[in-house]
Amino acid sequence: MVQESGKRKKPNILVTGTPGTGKTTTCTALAEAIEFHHINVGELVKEKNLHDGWDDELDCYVLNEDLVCDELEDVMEAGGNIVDYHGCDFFPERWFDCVVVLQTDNTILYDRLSRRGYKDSKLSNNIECEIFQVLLEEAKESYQEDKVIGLKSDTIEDISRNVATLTDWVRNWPCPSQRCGKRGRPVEEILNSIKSGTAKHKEGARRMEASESEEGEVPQRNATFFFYHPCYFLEDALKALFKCLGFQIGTNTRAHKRSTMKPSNSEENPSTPENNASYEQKTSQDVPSYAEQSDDQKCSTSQNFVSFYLFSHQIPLFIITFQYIYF
Ligand SMILES: Nc1ncnc2c1ncn2[C@@H]1O[C@H](COP(=O)(O)OP(=O)(O)OP(=O)(O)O)[C@@H](O)[C@H]1O
Repeated sequence: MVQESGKRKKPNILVTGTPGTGKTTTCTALAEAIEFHHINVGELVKEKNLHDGWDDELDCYVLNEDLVCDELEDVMEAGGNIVDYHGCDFFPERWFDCVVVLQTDNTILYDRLSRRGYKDSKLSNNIECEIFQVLLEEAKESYQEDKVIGLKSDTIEDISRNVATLTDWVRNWPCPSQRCGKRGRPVEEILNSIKSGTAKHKEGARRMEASESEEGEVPQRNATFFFYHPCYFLEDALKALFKCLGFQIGTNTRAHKRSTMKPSNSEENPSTPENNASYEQKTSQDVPSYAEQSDDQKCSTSQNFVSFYLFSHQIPLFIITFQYIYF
């Protein structure tokens, strides 16, 4: 991680990742450990109406990126903030000294999101987003790579380790006159207080409680298949075959994302997993058909390598991977 001391006396940290990877829980503990300001962008958007209304299809607010950036500009300049959001490409790069991407095992994430009662399309969009590491890639594209760090967030121990790592980083951040993060409470103590509901930051406690009280209520998992292939024609053939067999089919957004220009308009921006569905719908119309592609496009493994997944309610979870590479 790069340690950058500009005018700010304290660094700013961005914690991003697919919904459910533990951003809020981690940020709550970290904010308490180093006495930084935790900014949950999702909550801020609701509180201050920094959105363009509710999207029924995506089941979320349509965030207004300009309003969010205007709202945060002064606070970010001061430093000492931990920003928590499931997207990262619309914030000014200069705001952050460290960008953390939390990552969770797909099965664990599936269970966490199912407990939240996410509807099928929202659930599959988010799982897909995690499988294809959309947020990690977005972070690497949007920030200097050595500022970006991916951290595993499967267990409470992972949170504890991540908070300790980040606390150490903040304390060693070279600020002009003093050490940056004040020495707060030990991480384990903070996590215990989050679990027991006595934490200063109630949001983390609420989420942890919700997760534990609903244990055992995980619905039957869908069957999920992933096919890795280099060409669109193979994708189409496999889709047709599995559609005949009664599977619901989703398409990998990352392949589409790479094959089209990234929209600058916030409404069309796919940076949030919730936006992926509409983005996918729009971009799938823009992607050239197989016949319209150049030879390079037809068999470009980087463009089409990961292609689609299937969901079905009838069978337990399977992940089947076919890897097919042209040399
Ligand atoms: N590493 C972890 N170990 C165990 N449970 C976790 C972990 N991370 C998160 N959880 C639990 O998973 C649920 C989701 O966590 P949390 O709300 O922090 O995720 P999030 O990434 O902030 O989600 P969102 O983006 O939707 O706000 C919570 O109930 C939380 O207690």
